Amino acid sequence: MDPPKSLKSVKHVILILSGKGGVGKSSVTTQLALSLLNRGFKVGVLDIDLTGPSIPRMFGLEDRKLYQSSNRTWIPAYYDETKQLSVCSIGFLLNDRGNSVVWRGPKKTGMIRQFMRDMEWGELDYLLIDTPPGTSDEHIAIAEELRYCNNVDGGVIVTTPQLVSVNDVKKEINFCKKVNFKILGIVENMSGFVCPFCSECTNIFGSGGGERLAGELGIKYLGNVPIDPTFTEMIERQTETKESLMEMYGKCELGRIFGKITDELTSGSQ
Ligand SMILES: Nc1ncnc2c1ncn2[C@@H]1O[C@H](COP(=O)(O)OP(=O)(O)OP(=O)(O)O)[C@@H](O)[C@H]1O
Ligand code: SF4
Repeated sequence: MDPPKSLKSVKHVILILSGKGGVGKSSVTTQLALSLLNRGFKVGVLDIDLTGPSIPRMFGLEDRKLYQSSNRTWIPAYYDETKQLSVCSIGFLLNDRGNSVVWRGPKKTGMIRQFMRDMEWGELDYLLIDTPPGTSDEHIAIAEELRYCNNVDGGVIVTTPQLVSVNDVKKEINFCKKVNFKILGIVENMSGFVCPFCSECTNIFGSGGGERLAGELGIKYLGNVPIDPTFTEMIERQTETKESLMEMYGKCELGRIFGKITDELTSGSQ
């Protein structure tokens, strides 16, 4: 089987995975994309979380639709006219955004196959794939599609400091091993709360679970991201301000923290 034609001009494919829902996988995908854009890379984001696609909201693209070209390929949604960021999400195909997709296995697999084979990504430095939590039909389908691709860097695993989440991560790591995805590292999200008044960081859920696990399993620890309400504020404000999300993000503390994670992740892959 040949690798999908749509990925021919993509230099690096990175999957974002988490053992559990709600740990901030889509936020990490978004922040990784913003950090890469701020470093001058051309980025694509593919959201295959068919049950709760949140990427359109993250980039303020909720009113966008996907269009098919005359040769029946899909055109992604571009963030702006510079086309530095292109986005594809199942969310663009849903009429009622409050509803998640309740498709069964074969239909989900078919949709993912179409996204992988028929998207016109064009030339990209990085394609980030935001996957659903756990290991599902979607993961198996994407692993199947990427099996013969030599541009897949591997997976980034997102966790939170609580032990329960760390245990879930182990399942994700086993899945990666099974399908031959290299594990690029672990990011610990929601690691402490940054006070909006004095910027003091308090570890309300404890800390260090991700780092300990990475050490135990011999996996790279990419870093921790605190709970910072400015992220959600930026997401909500982006459609009302003149500044783009990238500009706002480049100036904030989270941007600096995530910049280090991005450098850690991309070092050696350029
Ligand atoms: N570090 C952070 N600081 C502040 N808010 C955050 C942070 N990480 C995540 N959030 C918020 O938490 C919520 C859940 O995050 P997100 O949607 O990224 O999780 P997810 O793991 O992708 O969820 P799902 O399992 O539904 O796909 C979002 O509203 C997001 O804005
Ligand atoms: S961290 Fe400092 S400023 Fe923030 S709520 Fe606590 S005491 Fe107040």
